[in-house]
Amino acid sequence: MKILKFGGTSVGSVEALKALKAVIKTNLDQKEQIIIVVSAMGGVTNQLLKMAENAVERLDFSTSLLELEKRHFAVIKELVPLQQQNQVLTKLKLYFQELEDILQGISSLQELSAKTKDAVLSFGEKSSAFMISRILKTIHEKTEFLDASLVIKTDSSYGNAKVDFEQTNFLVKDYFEHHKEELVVVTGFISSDNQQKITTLGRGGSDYTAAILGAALDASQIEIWTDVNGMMTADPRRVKKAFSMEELSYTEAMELSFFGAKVIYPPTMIPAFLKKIPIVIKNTFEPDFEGTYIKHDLKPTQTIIRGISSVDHISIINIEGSGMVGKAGFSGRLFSLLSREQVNVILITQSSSEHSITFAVNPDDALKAKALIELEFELELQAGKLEPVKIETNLSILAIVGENMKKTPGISGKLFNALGRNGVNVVAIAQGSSEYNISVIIYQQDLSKALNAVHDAFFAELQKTLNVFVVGVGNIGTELLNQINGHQEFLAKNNLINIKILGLINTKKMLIDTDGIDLAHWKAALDSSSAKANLEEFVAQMKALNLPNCVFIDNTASPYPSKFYKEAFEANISVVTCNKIANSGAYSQFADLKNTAQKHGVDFYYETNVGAGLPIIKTLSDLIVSGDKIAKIEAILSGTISFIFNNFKGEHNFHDVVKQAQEKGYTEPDPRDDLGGIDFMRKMLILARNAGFEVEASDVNLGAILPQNCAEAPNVDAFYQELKNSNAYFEKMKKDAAQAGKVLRYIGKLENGKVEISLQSVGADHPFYALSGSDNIIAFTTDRYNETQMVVKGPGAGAAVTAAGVFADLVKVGASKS
Ligand SMILES: NC(=O)C1=CN([C@@H]2O[C@H](COP(=O)(O)OP(=O)(O)OC[C@H]3O[C@@H](n4cnc5c(N)ncnc54)[C@H](O)[C@@H]3O)[C@@H](O)[C@H]2O)C=CC1
Ligand SMILES: N[C@@H](CC=O)C(=O)O
Ligand code: NA
Repeated sequence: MKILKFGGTSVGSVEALKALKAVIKTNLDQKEQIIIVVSAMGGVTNQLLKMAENAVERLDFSTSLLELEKRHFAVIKELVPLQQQNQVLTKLKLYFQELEDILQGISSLQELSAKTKDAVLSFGEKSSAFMISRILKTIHEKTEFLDASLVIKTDSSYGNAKVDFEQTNFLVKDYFEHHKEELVVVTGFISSDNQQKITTLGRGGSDYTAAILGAALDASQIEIWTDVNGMMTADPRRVKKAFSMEELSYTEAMELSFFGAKVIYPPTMIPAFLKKIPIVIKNTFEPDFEGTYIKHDLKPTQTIIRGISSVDHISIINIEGSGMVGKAGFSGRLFSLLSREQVNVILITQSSSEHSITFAVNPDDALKAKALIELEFELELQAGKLEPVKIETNLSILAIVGENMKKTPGISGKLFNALGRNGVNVVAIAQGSSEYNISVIIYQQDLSKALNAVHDAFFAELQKTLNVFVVGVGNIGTELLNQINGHQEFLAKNNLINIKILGLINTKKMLIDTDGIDLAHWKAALDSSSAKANLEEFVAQMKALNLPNCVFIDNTASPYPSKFYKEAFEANISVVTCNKIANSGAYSQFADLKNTAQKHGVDFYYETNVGAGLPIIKTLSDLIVSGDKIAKIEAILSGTISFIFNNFKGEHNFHDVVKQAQEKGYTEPDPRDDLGGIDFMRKMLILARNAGFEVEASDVNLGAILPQNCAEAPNVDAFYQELKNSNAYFEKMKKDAAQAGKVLRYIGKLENGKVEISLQSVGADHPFYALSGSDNIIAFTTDRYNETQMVVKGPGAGAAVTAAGVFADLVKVGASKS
């Protein structure tokens, strides 16, 4: 036999009741006996309470009463067959008349006791259960209505009565012994005391009714039918990736619902728990969903935590002062005061110095709690032994929950890492000694970000989302977006990474879409965006969204975006850039950016600053972190110049080869940066700095390739013209080298912290002689690589290899940390 309990939303409308009916029909077909427990129609309990409160104030309650009646009658007219409608309407009319009499009484006496309140509230369940029993007659003729106050007996603590299990179990068994054939619809929430007065079962009352019946009757299962797919791993309104838990232990359900998860109220499930009756949370509106099982003997799980619960709004109260230190009774006095005055304390932390206690309460209770404390501890406050009581508002609680956490080290590290690297400030921390729950108090504005970051960190089998903002969609930027688009599926499947491009900007337009920009059509979307480019605004919006795992990518050659890197780090946003400007400006700027990123626990990746996609920065960094010392670096770091010298042969003239390099996407947006050596110099500076040397651009000895007229050309067109004009100069260069059996190479060297770049003719004996295409080559001489150098070689320019390097950097963001 099974108990099926339907909550307020599952009985709250015609649509809901149709769905309920379908569920019952399916169950009846399975032939196992079922008992149905129902709550009042959604919202009715609160409405009844309000009516009673109005009555005591002699305010109007009749309008509300009429509404209540209408709401039930509308359902009856829709779902009960015409011939039977009268009987149901009459019964409900009687209920509402009785209710009206009670409300009148409250109004005349201007008195509302807990006892009367329970009587008022009982009409919600009585009306809905009776009505539903008659609706179900259409699918099962023998359907009965049971007012649970006839079988569930309690003491007289109105509002939160204690069950007398001996009497109750007897009465329940007896009743159902005589109603084996019937489909019984039972009122949830209500019960009665020994004077036959109505009592109620407190918070989670209808769940409790189901558990009491289930335990008394040894049910095979208790099903809680609601309007969501069971218990979720986090609040689904805030975490899109939250998913339904298949199963969880009783303790976990308890911890999860202690905060937040309002799906059930497990303390009321104790009778069922003691008898090891599984509790299943099901969705009335999605009956095919398997349900979340709360039970003993769980399958082993892959994840350390079961879920994350949260409370959106809390306030904390902080008490500190010398008066508390070593005073054994202090917290006892404080918390019994609060409990006596019905202030619900959600969480407590105390510093080990005993100098302060912080506790969380509902914001509505904060002022009351403060006033109570001020009264109780008046003397201590006056004597200065306690500091003035402080309230902090606009806070939330986030708690990770799971039995597997017990005795597993590293969990809080993971939690705080996820919070820290996303810039979530933790105001207070509490861990129950049970180790099933670690709770943190954070600012409300960070809650969504924190929940998503923590969810990503713990549910590693889920995808991690990188929230990306891209500046610059030219040669490299366009290729990058195309590569991401083509590789999304692979990354999702193999690396569990989901790259979401939320913002794009070039010099003309910008586009921000929090749902993610469709990469198949990004260009059209950006071109048709109504927002004119405004990088400051773009960055401001990126920051305001306060997203976890957020990345700012700079694919421009402009100095402007680099002005925002620091701001991004300070907002816990990582930066990936192929733009060399930030790292090759003043050394102090380079150092400041690196420090700021480190301080905020975010990443700053710029592998493509040197040798495009070739692993050069990474290789250098690996050498340094493992304790090696760089003695010398010799390198060819201009793909453009390599290409030029490798193709400036035979009939080809210099001007045309440079044009070709530009067309192939090897050059900087302004090719004068390549031919003038500035691009090479930037790369050498970045290399030297990453090798640990404090070098400035003015320290670099930069040899020229170009004759003066070309070097001084005022713009790109003039530059190309000057290349033509200087044809003879370049032809001579070519001829001289060829005659000597040599090739031209533009070579950089870092030795003893000194950087020089020079144009050289090298012979076949030189290791850089045999270079082809746009290849770069970097030879590291170090303490460990001294007889033979470590060499990295390959194409060092071009959109495909550069974008791939940026892409790889992007995928690396956060990889080592969460
Ligand atoms: N071509 C290559 O092989 C390699 C290039 N790089 C670097 O890649 C970067 C980009 O190069 P390309 O794609 O060739 O340049 P590009 O000129 O084709 O594209 C630059 C993009 O940035 C946008 N942009 C420029 N200034 C902007 C601003 N202030 N605000 C917003 N958007 C702005 C432009 O509208 C354009 O979309 C450069 O820094 C370059 O040094 C790095 C390694 C290799
Ligand atoms: N223009 C650069 C591209 C890489 O930074 C080059 O030619 O090497
Ligand atoms: Na590189």
